[in-house]
Amino acid sequence: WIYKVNRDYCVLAFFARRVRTKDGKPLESIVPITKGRTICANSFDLYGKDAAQVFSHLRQLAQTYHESYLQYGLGFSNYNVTDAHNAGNILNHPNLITKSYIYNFLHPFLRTGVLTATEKKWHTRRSMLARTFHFDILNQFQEIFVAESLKFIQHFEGQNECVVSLRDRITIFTLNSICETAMGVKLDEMAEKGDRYREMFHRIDEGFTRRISNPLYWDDCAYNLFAARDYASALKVVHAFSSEIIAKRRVLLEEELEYRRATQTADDDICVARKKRFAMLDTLICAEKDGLIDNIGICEEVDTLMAEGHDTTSIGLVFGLMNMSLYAEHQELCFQEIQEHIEDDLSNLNLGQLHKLTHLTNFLKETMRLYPSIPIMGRQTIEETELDNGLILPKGSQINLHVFDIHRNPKYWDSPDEFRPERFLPENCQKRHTYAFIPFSAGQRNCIGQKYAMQEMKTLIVVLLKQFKILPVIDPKSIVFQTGLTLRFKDKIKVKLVRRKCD
Ligand code: HEM
Repeated sequence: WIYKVNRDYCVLAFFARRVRTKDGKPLESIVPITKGRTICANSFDLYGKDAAQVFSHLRQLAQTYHESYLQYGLGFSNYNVTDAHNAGNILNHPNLITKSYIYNFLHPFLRTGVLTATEKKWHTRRSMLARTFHFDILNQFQEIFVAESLKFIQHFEGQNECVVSLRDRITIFTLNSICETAMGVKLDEMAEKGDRYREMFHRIDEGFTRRISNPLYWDDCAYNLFAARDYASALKVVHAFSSEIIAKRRVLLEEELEYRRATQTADDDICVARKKRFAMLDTLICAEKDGLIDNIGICEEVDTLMAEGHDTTSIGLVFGLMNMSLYAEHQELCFQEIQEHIEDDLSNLNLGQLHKLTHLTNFLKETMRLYPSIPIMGRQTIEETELDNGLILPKGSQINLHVFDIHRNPKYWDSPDEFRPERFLPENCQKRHTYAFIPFSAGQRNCIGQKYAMQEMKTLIVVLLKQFKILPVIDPKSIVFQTGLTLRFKDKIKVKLVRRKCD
């Protein structure tokens, strides 16, 4: 049982199938293998660590090895990718579509929606949802983003300056936006339930991290027996919230279809011929009528879109506004550009105008480079898989793509910790590796909502900058990051807003 993996270290890795190399070269000539804390190899490396310690442990490994590295757990190998070349190879590999084992920990929350599903189910759901992110549909969402952004700044009405704790306020904005755009339901009269959803979402996230760091909970039986009950009430709240949204939309859609039936021509297909705003949830409800999805399937996708669609953009905006406060010269460039292309009356704001804001685009890209909302993604092999660096991963190998480390890898980024939006000017991108910047992932399973996300983040910033200057409150060096479903941080991130007309 004792297996020698390198000269100075032996592991007891039961049943772990070994990674091999294509031409029989020593494994360590391609990839370094990390030492584990116990004889169970790396299985217990994270045991007892809290979310912040898990985050810094992963960063330390990246800094120690300066390249992708291999670990062994009880029964599986774990390939950790911190370089763009291997990331590109994995994201585009036709056999690496299945998400890694840890995504199973999301099943009690999201079941197998498009984010966690695999094979045929993933394919069907992905194509069903992808068409709802069409340019025309996104353009119709613009007025909602503007209205929600105006609601966001209304909160500061009557104040010439104020200090804002960003995360809570912004998450209200992003949750309202996803519910109204994708689901076609305004949260106004459900605001309290929305607050409770956000609170419970956070709790589920804590449970996810607790499970990652304790291999005793990797098995469903042990987890269900000893830990699941701590999160049962949180799951009940989030599922009740999404079910209520679905029920509300069913009623609204029926009323709308009733109206259309009264006005349509004889052979129009009602679900296809709708010309007005097209909520994504409507697509799913219409697909249900065609027998392509059932109610559980709709719940899976609504839970997935709500989770993915509000938390990620919220993090992007928190760090975007923090960076606006820290880099006054870039804030000014963004403001000037906004004034040049976008009139103060925002009722006609459209995607074409947002597209002209190139400095703001680069600013947001640089923000997502340093603070990617999803700092780690995972895949697993469903059969023996050869990578183009010569590694042969056995079936069941886990692959972690450390986006956070790729985005700060000095191989691709000069002074990686410095904030420099000009890195994304076309002339500066040409020589950079395509997969050195992957905040929205890449390949077949890339982010379905990336255009939506950029549109939403830009709209809030446009509305905010037109009325306020943003000044710094915190020192970014004091931020303590935590591992979670998305990029987490311990303390509140605050900025100061100063109304422009008071200058
Ligand atoms: C700044 C905002 C966002 C970032 C950085 C982001 C990033 C990502 C990343 C990295 C993935 C791949 C995840 C993985 O492989 O584990 C992903 C997948 C996904 N994202 Fe986003 N996302 C954002 C916003 C959104 C929004 C607004 C929506 C929906 C409205 C959305 C919907 C999805 C869905 C459904 C998937 C799963 C796609 C699949 O597996 O086929 N995302 N996103």
